[in-house]
Amino acid sequence: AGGKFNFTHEKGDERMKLYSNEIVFRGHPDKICDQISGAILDECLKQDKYTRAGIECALKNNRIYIFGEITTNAKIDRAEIARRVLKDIGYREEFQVVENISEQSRDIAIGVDHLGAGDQGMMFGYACNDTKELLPLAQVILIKFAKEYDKLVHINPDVFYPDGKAQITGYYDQNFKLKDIKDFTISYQNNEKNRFVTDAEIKAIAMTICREYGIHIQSFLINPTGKFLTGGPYADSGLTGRKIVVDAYQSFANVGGGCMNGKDPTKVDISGAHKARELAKRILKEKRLTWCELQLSYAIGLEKPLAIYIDSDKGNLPVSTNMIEECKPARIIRDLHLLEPRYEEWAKFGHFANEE
Ligand SMILES: Nc1ncnc2c1ncn2[C@@H]1O[C@H](COP(=O)(O)OP(=O)(O)OP(=O)(O)O)[C@@H](O)[C@H]1O
Ligand code: MET
Repeated sequence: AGGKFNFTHEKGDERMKLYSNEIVFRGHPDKICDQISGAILDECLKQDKYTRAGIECALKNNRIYIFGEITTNAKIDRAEIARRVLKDIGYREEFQVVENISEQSRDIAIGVDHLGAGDQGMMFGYACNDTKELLPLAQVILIKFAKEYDKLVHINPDVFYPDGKAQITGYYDQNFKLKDIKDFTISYQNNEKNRFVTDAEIKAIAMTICREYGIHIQSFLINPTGKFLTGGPYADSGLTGRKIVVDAYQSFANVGGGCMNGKDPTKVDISGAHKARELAKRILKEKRLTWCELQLSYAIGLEKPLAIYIDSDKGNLPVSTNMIEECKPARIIRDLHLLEPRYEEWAKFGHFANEE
C-alpha cells in the first residue's frame, strides 16, 4: 500500500512523518451550498438532459443566494429545492431565498453546442491501493466518520447539530502507509448540555471505524475552543466550490482548481475530474500500481483534451490515442452516465465517496 508521497528517510532513521487530511460534514455552510447547487442541477437534468448549468450559492444566517447561469427547459422551483436540501441536512429554520440567474452566454454555448469542452482547466484523478475503495485510508476513515455523524444528527437532532468537520493527522511510514493517528480532530456543533457523554459517543464512532483497519488513535482534539453551540451559517458563511479539496482527494492528490458542484457535465471541471478518477483506477488495476495520478487539460470549445499526463509509483506512463478519444466530453458523459441526477449525492461526502 502507499501513496504518491515517498518520504526519504536518513539511513537508520525510523521516525514516522506526519501528514494531515480533512473532511467537512454535510451541515457545513460551504457543503450546504455545494448540495443545493447539485440538487438544482439534478432537478434540471431529470426534466431536460440538455440543461446547461453553472449554479453557485452563497449562504449567511437565514438567507441563501442562488446565482449563476442556467439554460434549460425544466420547470423547477429553485427556492423550494434549496429549502428541501437544508431541511434534509437537519436545519429547521426558515430560509429566505434571493435569486439571480441568467442563461449561459451565447459565446460559450457556440463552443459547447459543437461538443467542445465548456471551459479550459486542469483536472486531476487519483487512485491508490490503500483500500478496496482505491482511496487513501485516512480519506476513507473520514468519509465513514462523516456519514456516521450524519446519522447521529438525524437520530438525535436535539443534541447533535449538523455543522462540523474532522481532520486526521497521521503517522506515515516511508511507503506513505498510515500506521497510526496522532491527532483525530473533531469539531461538532451540539447543544452543549452533556459534552462528557456526547464526546464519548463521537470518540467511540471514530475508534470503531479505525479499529477495522488496525489503526490506533493516540489523541482526540474535540471542539478545541471548548464550545461549539453557534454554528452553520450563523458562525461562518457558505459558498459553492469552496471545499474542492474535500470533494476530491482530501490533500492526497494535486488540485486543478475547478469546482465540481452545480455544473452540468459539458463542463470539464466535473466530467474531466470523474474521467480522470476512472482512468486512474483502471490504470492502477491493469498495471498493478501502488498509486496513479493523472492530469487532463482542456481548452474551451475544443473537443479533444490538450494533454493527458499519467504519473505513478512506476514512473510516467504512456498515453494511448484511444484514451484521448475517451476523454472527449461527449464520450465521458455517455460512458460515465453523467446525465443521471447524482450531483446532490456526490456533493454530500465528496464525489468519490459512494463508488460501486
Ligand atoms: N466565451 C468565452 N470564451 C472564453 N472564455 C470565457 C468566455 N466567457 C467567459 N469566459 C471566461 O471564463 C471564466 C470562467 O472560468 P472559471 O474558471 O472562473 O469558471 P468556473 O467554472 O465558474 O469556476 P471554478 O473553475 O473556479 O469552479 C470567466 O470568468 C471568463 O473569464
Ligand atoms: N458559468 C459558465 C457557463 O455557464 C462556465 C464558466 S465560464 C467559461 O457556461
